[in-house]
Amino acid sequence: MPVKILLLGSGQSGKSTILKQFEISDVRSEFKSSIFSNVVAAMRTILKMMPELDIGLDFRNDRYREIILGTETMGEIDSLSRGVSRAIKMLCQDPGAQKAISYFSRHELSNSAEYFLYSIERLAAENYVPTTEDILLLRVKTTGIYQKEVEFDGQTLIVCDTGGERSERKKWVHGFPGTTAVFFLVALNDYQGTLEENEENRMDESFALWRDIVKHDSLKSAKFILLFNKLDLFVRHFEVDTFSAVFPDYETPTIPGNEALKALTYLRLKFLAQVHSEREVYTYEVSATDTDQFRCKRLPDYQVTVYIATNV
Ligand SMILES: Nc1nc2c(ncn2[C@@H]2O[C@H](COP(=O)(O)OP(=O)(O)OP(=O)(O)O)[C@@H](O)[C@H]2O)c(=O)[nH]1
Ligand SMILES: [Mg+2]
Repeated sequence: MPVKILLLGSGQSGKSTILKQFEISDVRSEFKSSIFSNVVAAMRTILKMMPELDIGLDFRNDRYREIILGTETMGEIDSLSRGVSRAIKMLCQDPGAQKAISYFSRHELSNSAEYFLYSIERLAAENYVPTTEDILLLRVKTTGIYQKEVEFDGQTLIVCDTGGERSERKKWVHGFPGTTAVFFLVALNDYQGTLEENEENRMDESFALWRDIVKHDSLKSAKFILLFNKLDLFVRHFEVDTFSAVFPDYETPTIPGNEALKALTYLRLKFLAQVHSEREVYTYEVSATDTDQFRCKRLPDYQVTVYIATNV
């Protein structure tokens, strides 16, 4: 029987990034057009958001805004024209746009937009080939269930990636049969944002989802691996006040230092408290985009080999 890993978790928690870690090889060029459409779409969203944030653009850059707003991003873009890449480059030098890019990356949780926008010259080069980092940072929303067979450490794994946006989750049950292990992903920086779908806090949503999934009857015989993802962002941008506001029962540490790690311990206990005593759950903190951080490790009593970040 092949080992089947089911990737579950809310939207943008990092499921597809984990899958990419398994499969990146000679398919780099296939990601190119998605990267192009991502970078143009990110700039369009930022330009449209600026008036709402009351941030202005230097009037000399108005013509570049027109170029970007006039560029279609539905579907894939095969190449970046010189006009579009120059417009993005110029806009990225505009102080107002820079402020909006920074805001967008922190609060809208599309954390990769900043990375791609400021890499525009490299992306626009004629001989551009996506790097591993580009591929891992690329955000493409998953729809349906995408199943991929990978050879890993002498084992055949079937990795099933699912869509985490609300409308996608009703399809998850179709992936349940035959699951050996569930990797449930929680984006650690979710406490800082609200859902695209409504105003609910993203971490609350993720927690409720975990509570339902971990006791789901159809996954009774599956092993559970709870992956707290986006550790890099969590540590870099940790805001203790926002965290305490989202979790009123969180006791703010009186001794300063290691705030993010203390909050992590709180989250781990909160999530594990939902698990019935007979179910064993492994938890790890990871940055799914960090290739160096991933180590191949065989978990005791598990028939699966997983990439796990071992250094927290
Ligand atoms: N900085 C950072 N970014 C991450 C990490 N994991 C994922 N991302 C980024 O977060 C975005 C969303 O990741 P995905 O893997 O597409 O999320 P998903 O769970 O598959 O999302 P859906 O398909 O909508 O359910 C991508 O731009 C990733 O590059 C991480 O550990 N650190
Ligand atoms: Mg996905």
